[in-house]
Order: sequence, then structure tokens, then C-alpha cells
Amino acid sequence: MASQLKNLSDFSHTVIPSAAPYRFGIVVAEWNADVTRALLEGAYQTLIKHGAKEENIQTYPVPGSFELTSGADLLLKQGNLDAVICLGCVIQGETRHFDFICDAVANGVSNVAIKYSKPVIFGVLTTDNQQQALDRSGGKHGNKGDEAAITAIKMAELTVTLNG
Ligand SMILES: Nc1c(NC[C@H](O)[C@H](O)[C@H](O)CO)[nH]c(=O)[nH]c1=O
Ligand SMILES: CC(=O)[C@@H](O)COP(=O)(O)O
Repeated sequence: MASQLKNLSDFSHTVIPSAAPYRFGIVVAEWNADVTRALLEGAYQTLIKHGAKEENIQTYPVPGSFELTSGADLLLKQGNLDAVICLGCVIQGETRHFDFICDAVANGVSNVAIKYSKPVIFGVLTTDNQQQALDRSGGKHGNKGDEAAITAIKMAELTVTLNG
């Protein structure tokens, strides 16, 4: 499996634009808070590392990953953001609830991005167990929060470049 081959947060092979010109929203789910707090820290510190200004990063909690879609919509409705990062952690339980949440949030954030023509980044872990989540939120497979922040910077630049 790909994730067993490398740290997924290794970006040494790519050019990352400055985040300084852009305004970011972050919506973070409170379910599995030990994991989502680590995702948030990774995303926030990565934005700052690449030049984002603290005053240009708005962070809001939502109860669970299912609410990330409406959280992103509410943020973009304000009209003053260049990208929104959605952070969550959905861990398989005994029922099919996992499937419905994962499908809903993946499709939901895609629809919000299209609705506003703004990047909405899917920084949601969808794992079989907690260890897989810990491994991807600052563990041996990196931090998906870092990856989400890099993606947000790149997509914000592309959006501004193409939209003028
Ligand atoms: N089981 C997980 C949830 N469940 C809660 C839903 O996201 C949602 O808040 C609820 O269905 C009410 O609408 N959320 C996660 O983020 N992670 C989980 O593992
Ligand atoms: C993803 C979930 O909603 C899940 O954690 C809830 O567990 P269960 O499927 O056992 O109700």
C-alpha cells in the first residue's frame, strides 16, 4: 500500500507558493478530538510556515465530520476567504454509519467548492481503527493536516491566478 512506502507529508519534491496573500478558513470536527487537534495543529503550523498571517486564518469547530460541509458553506458565504480546509477523523464502528458519513462529507465538500468556485480541501481521515488515524495525524505516515494546508495554498494560488 502506498502509505507504507513513505511519509505522506513529504513535500520536498514540490514547489510550494507563499501563503502570504491568502485568507484561509479551517473547519475542524470535534469527534476523535485527539486526532483532529493534531490535524489542526499540523495544518495551522504549515500555513504559518509558508507565510500565512495569523489574522488571515479563521478556525471553527463543528460537532462531527458530517457537519464539515455546512461549516465550509457558512464560512465561504462570508465571501472573504480564498480557501477552506475541512479536518475530521471518521473511524469505522460496528455499523454502516461510517460509509454514510464518509460519502456525505466527501461529496458535500466537493459540492461546496463548486458552489463558490473556491477550494475546499478534504482533510478527513477515514480509517479502520484509531492507530491508522494516529499514524496519519503526526505519526509514521505524516500529518494529513500538513498535506491539507499545502493543498489549500496551491489551490488558492491557482484560483486567484485563473479568476484574476
Ligand atoms: N462516528 C463519527 C462521527 N459521527 C458523528 C457525525 O459526524 C455527525 O456529527 C452526526 O451523525 C450528527 O450529524 N463523526 C466523526 O467525525 N467521526 C466519527 O468517527
Ligand atoms: C463512524 C461512526 O459513526 C462510528 O464511529 C459509530 O460507531 P457505530 O457504527 O458502531 O455506531
